[in-house]
Amino acid sequence: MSSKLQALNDWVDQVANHTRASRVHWCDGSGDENRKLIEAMLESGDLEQLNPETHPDCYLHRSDPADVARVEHLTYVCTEREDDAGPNNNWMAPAEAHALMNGLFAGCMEDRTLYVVPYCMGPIESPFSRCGVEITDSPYVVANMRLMTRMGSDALARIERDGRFVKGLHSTGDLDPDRRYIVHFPEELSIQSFGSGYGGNALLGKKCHALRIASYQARTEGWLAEHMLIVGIQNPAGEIRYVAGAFPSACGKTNLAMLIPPEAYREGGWKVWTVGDDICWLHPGEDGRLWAINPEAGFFGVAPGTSAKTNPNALAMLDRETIFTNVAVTEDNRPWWEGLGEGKPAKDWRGRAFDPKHGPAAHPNSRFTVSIKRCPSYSDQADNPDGVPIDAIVFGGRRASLAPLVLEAHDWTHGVLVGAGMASETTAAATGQVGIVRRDPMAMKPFCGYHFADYWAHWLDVGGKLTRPPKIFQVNWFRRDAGGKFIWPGFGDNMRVLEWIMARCRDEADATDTAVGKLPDAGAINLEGLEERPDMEELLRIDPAEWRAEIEAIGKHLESFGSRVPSQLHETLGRIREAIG
Ligand SMILES: Nc1nc2c(ncn2[C@@H]2O[C@H](COP(=O)(O)OP(=O)(O)OP(=O)(O)O)[C@@H](O)[C@H]2O)c(=O)[nH]1
Ligand SMILES: O=C([O-])CC(=O)C(=O)O
Ligand SMILES: [Mn+2]
Repeated sequence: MSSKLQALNDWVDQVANHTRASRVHWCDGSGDENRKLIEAMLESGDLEQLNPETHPDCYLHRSDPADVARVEHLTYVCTEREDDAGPNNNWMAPAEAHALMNGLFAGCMEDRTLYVVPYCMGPIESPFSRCGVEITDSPYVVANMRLMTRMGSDALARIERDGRFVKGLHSTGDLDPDRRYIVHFPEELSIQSFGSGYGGNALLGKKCHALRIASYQARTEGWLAEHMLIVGIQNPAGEIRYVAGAFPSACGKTNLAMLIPPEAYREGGWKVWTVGDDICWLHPGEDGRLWAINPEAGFFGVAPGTSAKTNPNALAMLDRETIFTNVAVTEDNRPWWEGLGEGKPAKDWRGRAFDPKHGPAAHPNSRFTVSIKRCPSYSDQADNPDGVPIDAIVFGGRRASLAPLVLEAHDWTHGVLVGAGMASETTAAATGQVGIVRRDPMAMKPFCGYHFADYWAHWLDVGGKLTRPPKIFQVNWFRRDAGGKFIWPGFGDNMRVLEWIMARCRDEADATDTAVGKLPDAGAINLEGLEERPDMEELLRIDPAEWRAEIEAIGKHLESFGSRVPSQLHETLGRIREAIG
């Protein structure tokens, strides 16, 4: 054992003693190891085999019915000073949090195997990648981490080279919601999660490391860790330009990342390449541009609504080597969810005979876990250690009214204000009420590991280092008509909006300047091939009265973050307030 791994080894020993784990298994990430884990989970009932003829190597996991989404009210950022966590986070003093978690973890792995999961967030050879080790007692977490990250021997070798890693400790505990905590110690680069086996609560490489801890590190190191998809748009001339997009949970990142352009575009030579669907690490490059890597290696995607019509790329991946969580199954044991568009559910997500009286067959936050390499639109740049250069940043959310289909920020500072003021209707991705409009700055409300005001200041700083900053846009696929129907067709047709965005980035499209940003004329979005013309005037309408109220609301929202909010944001908002009259 090299001295650099000694620290890791000591930590594993100490945790194994404290949790009284009955066995310790160091994961190498191999196919053989995975097969053994799967077999054991089939035996224990943690997994069920799906139809091997239609879905080879696909499994269903049913989580505890009270453990189906991230728990934001039980998620803490534990900095020495409360102010550093900011009003956007729950805070606990580190000493108190350690005492609480030590109590919960004591003896919790008796009769369980402790898995040591070394992982690398980002391409193994990238200078921008960061490693971590998750200790967990959940084989389901191990199998998911293997798909979601570069997990195993290669990551361990890099940890040995780097000599540093984020320490993540996880136990499903007894799943008692009263003994459930997800706590982060950004100053110690460590995470402790107890009492949940679900998604962002338990796969510690994802939201806990790649967003909360990484955003904190990124601030001191001069980069950004964001809740963004990364997509490459290839035009008929064969040039590929990259877009990064922040949308709150269950608001369309995975779908935009895998978009298939409408037929007229495909025939014209447009193509879309997937680099990432959830998390993006952005670094200012020597060329004055912003460069992006996807720290993840797989998708943990929302199942409901995924169909051959809405997201054929996703559907094409999901018939092998996929773990499904909380979906329904058909009579012949194929996975099923609302919006799939074919087949019928026989058993619901809890394994009961399907009865519409019990609600939807698949849980609204049911998910699939699959390697990004299975994606038909997988970009060969996704593994590039340098990342890809970003031309446009897109902020989006669910807004039934107010927000137009697309709007371009006047400049970087205005773009940061657009991001800081973002709001969206809540979804099933977190426990709590669904459909309430809440402010979700940069789609990072649940994920920023420090004070939002400092985060906005950092965004302004990073912009100041760029000589060729991306243009910043706001989009809204979710505007509704008086009858409550979405006006914009969405999904593949979002390409029409991306085309305008790309043209703006090349100075090849006009825009009308308004107080709130630059807008396309109703005729500027290409609608060729659409069966029905959407009401473009309504989609692009700026209602001054509604916007006046919005600006007041954004002003109050900024004020709630106190004196640390950069004055440029207040000034920019003030100018918009004056211009709108
Ligand atoms: N109407 C409409 N619905 C969409 C569109 N894009 C995505 N959706 C639906 O929104 C839901 C969530 O979409 P995803 O793409 O999985 O969202 P996400 O942002 O990746 O979600 P997380 O994984 O939770 O971060 C799914 O049910 C989609 O079918 C769109 O353009 N229009
Ligand atoms: O973290 C999770 O559980 C799923 C996810 O991507 C999100 O909620 O944004
Ligand atoms: Mn997400």
